[in-house]
Amino acid sequence: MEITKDIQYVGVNDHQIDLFEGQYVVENGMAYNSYMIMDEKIAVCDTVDAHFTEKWLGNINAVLDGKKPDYLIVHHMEPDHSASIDAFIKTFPETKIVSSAKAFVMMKQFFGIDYPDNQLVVKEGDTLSLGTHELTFVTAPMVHWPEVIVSYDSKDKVLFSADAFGKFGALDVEEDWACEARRYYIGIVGKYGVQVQTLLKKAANLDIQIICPLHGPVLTENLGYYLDLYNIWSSYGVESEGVVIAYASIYGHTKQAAEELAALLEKKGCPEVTITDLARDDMAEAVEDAFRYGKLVLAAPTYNGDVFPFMKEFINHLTERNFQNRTIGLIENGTWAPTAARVMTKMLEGCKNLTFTDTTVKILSSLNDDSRKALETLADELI
Ligand SMILES: Cc1cc2nc3c(=O)[nH]c(=O)nc-3n(C[C@H](O)[C@H](O)[C@H](O)COP(=O)(O)O)c2cc1C
Repeated sequence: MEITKDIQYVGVNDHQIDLFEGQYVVENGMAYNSYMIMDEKIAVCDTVDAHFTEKWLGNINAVLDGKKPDYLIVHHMEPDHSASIDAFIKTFPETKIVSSAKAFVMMKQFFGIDYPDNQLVVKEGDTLSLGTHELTFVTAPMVHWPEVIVSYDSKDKVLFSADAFGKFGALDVEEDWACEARRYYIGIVGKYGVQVQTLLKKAANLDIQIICPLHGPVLTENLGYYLDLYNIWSSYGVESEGVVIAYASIYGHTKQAAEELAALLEKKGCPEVTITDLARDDMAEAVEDAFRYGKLVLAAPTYNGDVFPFMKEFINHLTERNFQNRTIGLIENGTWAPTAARVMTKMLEGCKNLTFTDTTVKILSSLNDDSRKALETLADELI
């Protein structure tokens, strides 16, 4: 696949994967992107997951057409992009590996060798001339690993963005970009909003016309749309007005309260109401929604003097990703000594800029007139 006259796509689609990074369901598979810049010198950008080494080397050889690559640029050392480095160097032993100093430390850790004869270490602002194309390297520490670099090709105005601007999903499946890019970003990069903001500021100084990420489609049009979304996500801003109701329930009474609240909010004209069962629905999608919308209601039963496990897991996912700037409502249930609301509040206490509603709905086993009235008050507060 041609990206520009000189840049070719040589990545692979993975439809065998069950869980990406050991936890994310990827119904439409995954793409491990790799690119080749064909100039006086030839550069290959990043390798692919170990299951696809042979296919990837085949893609490279087809483009090389008998020539030899001069450089392998390693933007990121996560194994889905780096696992084929060793096979590449065995195939093309004269290639220089261009990467950050930290990446070579990681190569030693992953492969037992840091390729001393092939090393070309780059740091912020270094350039590499391929002939007519010149790459400038920009460090992007903790987006979302410490060794990450991105590179900018001033000739074709391409940003090789590493995992930034990536998404779940193989490239041979058509699907909406934002939904799976948001789930990917919040899940995997979400904790590092400050670092992504730093990268966006550096990128603002470049004339970028094409973004080549390590996952998902190459972005060629309307780049402002993607950059705006990245700005919202990385500044923990509200992307969409609405309320997310995340619930867990053992016998169904908390679920009923969540559903009644959703109906009340819809009746009262809430622009968007999303309801999710934390035990059954995709946890990563629930986390994504919590970061997308401005208001979040947590509804859970008390469990052994604590809160029901799926809610605990959900809140841990939020706090681990620097959840902030949101309005929170709580619904707790318990039969003899309810503690769920207290536990949930405590779990969120380190989060910045959360506003809790005045009303916390307290259910004793099942909804009654008092708790239904509280649900109505909570709905009014959230509107
Ligand atoms: C294993 C287990 C432990 C529980 N621990 C508590 C508890 O510590 N305090 C309490 O008030 N209720 C406790 N409950 C009761 C539930 O929180 C309560 O019945 C609640 O109404 C269930 O809501 P649901 O209908 O949405 O599942 C426990 C229930 C189970 C199954």
